[in-house]
Amino acid sequence: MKYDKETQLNLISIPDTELMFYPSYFSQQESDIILENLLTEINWRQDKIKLYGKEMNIPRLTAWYGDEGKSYTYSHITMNPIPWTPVLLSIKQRVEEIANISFNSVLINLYRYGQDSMGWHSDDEPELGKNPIIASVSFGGTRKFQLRHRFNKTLKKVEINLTHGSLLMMQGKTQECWQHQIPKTAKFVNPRINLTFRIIK
Ligand SMILES: O=C(O)CCC(=O)C(=O)O
Ligand SMILES: [Fe+2]
Repeated sequence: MKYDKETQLNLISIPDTELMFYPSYFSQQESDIILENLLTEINWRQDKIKLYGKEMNIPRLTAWYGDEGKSYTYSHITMNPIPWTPVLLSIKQRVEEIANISFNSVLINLYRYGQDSMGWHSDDEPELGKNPIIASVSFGGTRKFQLRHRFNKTLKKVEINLTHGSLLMMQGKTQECWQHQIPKTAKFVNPRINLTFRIIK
């Protein structure tokens, strides 16, 4: 891993990915304020999935914000975006300074405790297009973000701790070639919010 002290950028060199990780992209103080705001101001919903004909709660709360008209189908759930809040817009702006592109939507996940999680998947929905640029921002308790290659089983699983105020940029072939997940943990962890800024075509 290459680390640039000035920008705090970690270039994570894993085959078939383009990952850039900034462990403290937002300061501690900024991050505390943002976390508090998002916990109370976001319109959290409990989505359900059908498993073998049975309705089950997914193990986290979610929300979808963005430009009008950018609806998105995610695990068979179609979401219409809620208009941006001022705090979401300010996070988006900060992230766009690095990404050099303009995002039009954000999926937000709230992991209330260690038993909340997200299973293996790639963000490869057709509306994201080929080789999407996704900016993943985290606030709250640190959780492990794991990656596994979809085709080359000789490559080991990779793990990144997504810390309070961190930014992980995923681009290139990351989604095409790798899956990622947030596993459950038996350890005590504070609530965590993750925002993935995306471009819906
Ligand atoms: O919570 C995270 O860090 C990952 C979220 C994620 O993979 C997604 O929203 O697609
Ligand atoms: Fe994802």
